[in-house]
Amino acid sequence: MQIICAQYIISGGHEIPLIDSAIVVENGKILDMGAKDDIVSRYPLAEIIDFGDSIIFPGLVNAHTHASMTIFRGLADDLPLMTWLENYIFPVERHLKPEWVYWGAKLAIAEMLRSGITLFADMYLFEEEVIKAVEETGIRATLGEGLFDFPSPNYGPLEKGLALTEKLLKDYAGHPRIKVMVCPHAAYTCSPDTLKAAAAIAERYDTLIHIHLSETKDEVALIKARYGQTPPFHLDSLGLLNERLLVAHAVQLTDEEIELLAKRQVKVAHCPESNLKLGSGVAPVPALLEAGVCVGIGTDGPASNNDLDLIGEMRSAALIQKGLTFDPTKLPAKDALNMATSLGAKALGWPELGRLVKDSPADLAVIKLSSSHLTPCYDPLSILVYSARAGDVTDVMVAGEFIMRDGRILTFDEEEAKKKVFEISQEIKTLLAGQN
Ligand SMILES: CSC[C@H]1O[C@@H](n2cnc3c(O)ncnc32)[C@H](O)[C@@H]1O
Ligand SMILES: [Zn+2]
Repeated sequence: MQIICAQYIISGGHEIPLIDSAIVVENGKILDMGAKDDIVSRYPLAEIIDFGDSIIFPGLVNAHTHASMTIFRGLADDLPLMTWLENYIFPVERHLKPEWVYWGAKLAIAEMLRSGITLFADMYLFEEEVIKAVEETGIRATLGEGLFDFPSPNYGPLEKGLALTEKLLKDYAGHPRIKVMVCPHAAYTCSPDTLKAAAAIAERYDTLIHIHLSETKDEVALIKARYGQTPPFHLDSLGLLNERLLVAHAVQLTDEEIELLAKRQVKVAHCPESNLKLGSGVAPVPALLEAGVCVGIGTDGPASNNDLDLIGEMRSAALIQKGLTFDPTKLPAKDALNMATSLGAKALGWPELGRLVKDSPADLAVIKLSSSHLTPCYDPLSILVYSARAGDVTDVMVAGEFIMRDGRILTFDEEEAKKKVFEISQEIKTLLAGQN
């Protein structure tokens, strides 16, 4: 049993941050919490870990990424989505190897832990390698093998991708830190039959479907030209729009489509920095939240962002809405943090996560307030969303186990992951040079 305390605790379950409070952790869960003095006297045998001048907050949730794309970080920048994907990313992904995906995921997990992320949603190829990395590192994930109509370097033809998805769903059913979802890439890379087959699997296994949706104006125009409907209505006509669906981006939406997503209880992963960098636009997040849609925050892949810093992503999410609307009250810090914690957790199928309250799993992170840019602290929530950076996170706990302690990752060798990804980047450079 451990008592964990700090000057401030942002629990997510209380209106205001708690001062001089403590959390009791036992068997991976929060057994109790309250005023520090009271807790210490009631649990005299517990080990006390006092973070002092720090903020404890719920582990952050990255609601959409392609973690292993760390290996392609900076490979192609300043391009629109379709050019980026079709001319640069899809061609190099044809050469993808399992070990690239494994080491890319390990490096990504190191980076995510360093910004306080304890749960992430992942869609990629060779996803069993991401699973291996998740198992070894102690983080949580909701993930699945990416599906599209063209052959994959992993499974080949689509039918094998669907079979692999079913295998993963069976193999990881009941896993304490991994949930598997069905991941058709997008309506422009998956035919109506593929989307229907994906939905049938998700229904059969009672799990989520994750897809890119209405990311750009070009996507909307393409789907309209092909199917006579915009992407949300196209998916609705195929029976995909329901509470199982987690859509990434949702940038180019009409008011009618926002109402439709709300009515069907679709979840959204908002990826502000990737949308800005690819020039896709700004998602109508305040309108989605007002309509009652569950919206989490995602980084998207590290090749389109180009980092996995969810603290920075919360700040970007809050700032762009203010700039866009000339209204500084839009998307306040509290809403950005809710999106990056409890709403994200719900969207990824873990409604018990994202808040530090009695009986919830002990998934938390800590930032130390000693740095100049975090001084003074009038409001810990303001510090976390508007002033902090990924590097300020000192400690991370998942399911009651410390994965990062005092700035050091405990469960794996971060230096080895960096070295391996550097070697992979040399291989990729040689490969690209040979194509020119
Ligand atoms: C089928 S595995 C995932 C697939 O998605 C590609 N991808 C990465 N970022 C984006 C994005 O912003 N929109 C659409 N697709 C994206 C990734 O390269 C993989 O091929
Ligand atoms: Zn994506």
